Amino acid sequence: MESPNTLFHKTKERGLHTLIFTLLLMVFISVISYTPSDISAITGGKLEHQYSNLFGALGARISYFMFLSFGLGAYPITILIFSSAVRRLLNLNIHKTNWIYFLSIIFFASGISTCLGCYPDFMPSLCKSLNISQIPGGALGSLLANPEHGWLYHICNRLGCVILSLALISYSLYVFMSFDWPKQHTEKVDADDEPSFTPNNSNTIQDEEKEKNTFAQLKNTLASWFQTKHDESDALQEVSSEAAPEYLPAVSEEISTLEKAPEPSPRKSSKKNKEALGEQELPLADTLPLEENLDHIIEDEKPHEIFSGQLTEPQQSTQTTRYKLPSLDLLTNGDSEIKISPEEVQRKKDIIQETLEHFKIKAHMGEAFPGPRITLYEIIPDKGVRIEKISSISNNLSMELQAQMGIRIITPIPGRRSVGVEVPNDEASSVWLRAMVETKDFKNSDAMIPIVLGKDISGNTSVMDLARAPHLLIAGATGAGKSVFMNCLIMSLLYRFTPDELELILVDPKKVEFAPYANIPHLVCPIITEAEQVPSALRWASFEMDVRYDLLAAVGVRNLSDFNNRKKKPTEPTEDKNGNSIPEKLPLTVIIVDEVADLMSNKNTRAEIENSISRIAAKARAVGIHLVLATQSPRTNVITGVIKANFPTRIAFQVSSYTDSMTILDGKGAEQLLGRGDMLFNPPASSNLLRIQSAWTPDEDIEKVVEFISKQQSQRFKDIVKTGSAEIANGTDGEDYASDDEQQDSIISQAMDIIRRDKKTSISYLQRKMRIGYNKAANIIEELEDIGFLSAADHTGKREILDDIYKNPEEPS
Ligand SMILES: Nc1ncnc2c1ncn2[C@@H]1O[C@H](COP(=O)(O)OP(=O)(O)OP(=O)(O)O)[C@@H](O)[C@H]1O
Repeated sequence: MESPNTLFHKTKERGLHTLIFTLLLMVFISVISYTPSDISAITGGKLEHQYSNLFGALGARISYFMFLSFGLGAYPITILIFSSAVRRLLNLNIHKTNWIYFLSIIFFASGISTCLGCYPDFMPSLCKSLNISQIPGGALGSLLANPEHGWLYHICNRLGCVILSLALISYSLYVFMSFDWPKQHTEKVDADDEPSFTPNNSNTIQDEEKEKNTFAQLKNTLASWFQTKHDESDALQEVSSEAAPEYLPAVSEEISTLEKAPEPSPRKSSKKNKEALGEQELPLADTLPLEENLDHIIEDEKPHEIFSGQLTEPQQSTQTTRYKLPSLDLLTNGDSEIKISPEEVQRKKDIIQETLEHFKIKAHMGEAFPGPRITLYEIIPDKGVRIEKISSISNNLSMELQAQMGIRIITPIPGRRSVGVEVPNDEASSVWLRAMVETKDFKNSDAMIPIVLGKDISGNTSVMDLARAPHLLIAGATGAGKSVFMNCLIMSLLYRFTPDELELILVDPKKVEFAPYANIPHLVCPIITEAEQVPSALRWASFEMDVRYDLLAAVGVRNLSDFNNRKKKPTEPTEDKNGNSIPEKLPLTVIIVDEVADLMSNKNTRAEIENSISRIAAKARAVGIHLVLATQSPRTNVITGVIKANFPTRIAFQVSSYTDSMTILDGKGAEQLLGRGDMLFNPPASSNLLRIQSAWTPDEDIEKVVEFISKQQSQRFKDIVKTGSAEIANGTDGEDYASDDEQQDSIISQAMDIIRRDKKTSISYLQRKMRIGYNKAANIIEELEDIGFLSAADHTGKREILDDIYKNPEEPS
């Protein structure tokens, strides 16, 4: 159901387009029905003239203006403008046109007129019959390129003029024909159907299809027009015995070049692959309208085998065709005004000033920066005053300001010659997620993975780039606001990325925090709630990381963004060194763990989880895998040195003690926070802590967004989670390479079977096929070398299968 506002915008836009179309139709008909005899009536001021133009006096004037300005160029210019108007009208998805579009019309007109202006004797009889003799390029062409007085002609001669004008014509035709409305040059106005901001990759294939159709229509229109024009000119040629107009073939050539443009290759069917890869496709609810189409679409996908038989690669699917990012209308539009009065600010300034005077600290009050819950008051100390004196009276300031918590002294405020005192406001205001997502800071953020944090101390929107973080550690006491923040983090992702662009793994030992997201199609696997399932999920992430590195290496790029933005060269291999086919794009993967302490307290899983986390954290940034860990127990046995070293970006909510603050932030401050979303953010590569009030969105909003998203696409889980308990119980999980001889033998023979069958000898291939850790796979390969089944690695790292010795017993000798 469209909102009245959207309906109004749509109606307005369509009305405007119809008006433009009508005007252009009038120009078109006026030019086509141009009659030279009408000119004398116009120029001679005859009142009683029977106009031959189909639009009478108005049409005669319009066409006169067009021929006067552009000469013979009036025909192609009018046709081009008109056909683009038809195209716009046919394209019911209304987009705003921008200046590039209009600029290209000007370029086209200038190009045609300049080209014709170089040849004042071009088709004299036609020009004469049109009453524009001597100026085939019209006033514009004459001004620019007339051999006697054209200024461009004087600069670069006829050849220069012709080359320049052909360049202008080609460029403008290119813009017209391949104009990619939603992607580059326009902004969608249909806020109800589309999100009100356009994310990088959110242009859907549906749009592309539509554009292609419209493109074809325009192309046909233009082609048939040129054909007609060509016939007309042939006829004229016969009548006037003049040479054929030179510009027409040139433009026709443009058209035929465009016609010959290669069609995108059809996608291969993936049904077989899907079965082979053991994907689980969960049924959609009966009510879903898109189900049938989606099934059809899924068949058209091209899969890539990125992770063993059980796992699939991210979909390059036409599923995106149907996928729409959620609209902002789904979020509550709450009041985010900062509620602090000038009187309150002045009163608090006075209290701070009096306290300073009482302690004989020479300083005066500067500006105040009001935030949603805290206001920063600036104290400017006199020369020679030790600023530590100000921090030493923080308790007195708290007392005088009657603030139980929340006073924090910043000595000095970075970049200013002053000390800051953060004081809670009498009345707190909420920071609604919608208000944040609507801001330019988020909409226009050039961050690769923008995450809404909230409002900072000055009331500005704070957005972080998870890609730069590249991993995030969150800590805070119970009830301090971690879950609310993580909801905003997940919502930021859902508002920005389609399921093809983003994979999510959610770990929720408490079983309730992430439950609302259980149906989103971005999930790689069902929400993980058992600690025992986490090692295998992390192991998958670790494999995925290695596989992605190989894929990146195969195409010679250094990170995920380069990989996804690469221009495919004809020489690009189709497979990486392990035989994995190279996909067009790879998705981002974000792993969010709600309570890491629960995982670390499980002695069976702790070691592997810590190893995997540190491995992923250390290496996964470049391949687009990001970790977000949260804990309500910021103790050193949970946030270990290894984890801390790999998580430079941290967020602290209120904690219960100074020690906890030290553990999470390596500094004090978090124990002074107010709770309920009051946080300190430690940005990557910075020691300045930023105080931010976290954004907030009610559960109903999350439900609405999840419902909207999950109705569009079914979940397609990968088999990454093993219960793992059996494996763990007998001590064979992770890198704990087996001690048991029997088991060892069976693993070795399994590995030999795989190698024999697939003729692949790399560690990562074995790792993927056997779903084991890297070290374990490396150990097996070494053992196979020791027993003479494999040769030693050559200089490229390849090994031979020395199968003579180890013949497969089933194979005939
Ligand atoms: N940004 C915020 N704005 C307004 N209120 C908030 C905000 N963050 C948290 N709150 C309030 O604090 C309550 C507790 O927040 P939340 O559930 O996020 O805490 P938590 O740190 O996850 O606690 P636990 O670790 O026990 O799950 C929320 O129900 C909400 O009322």
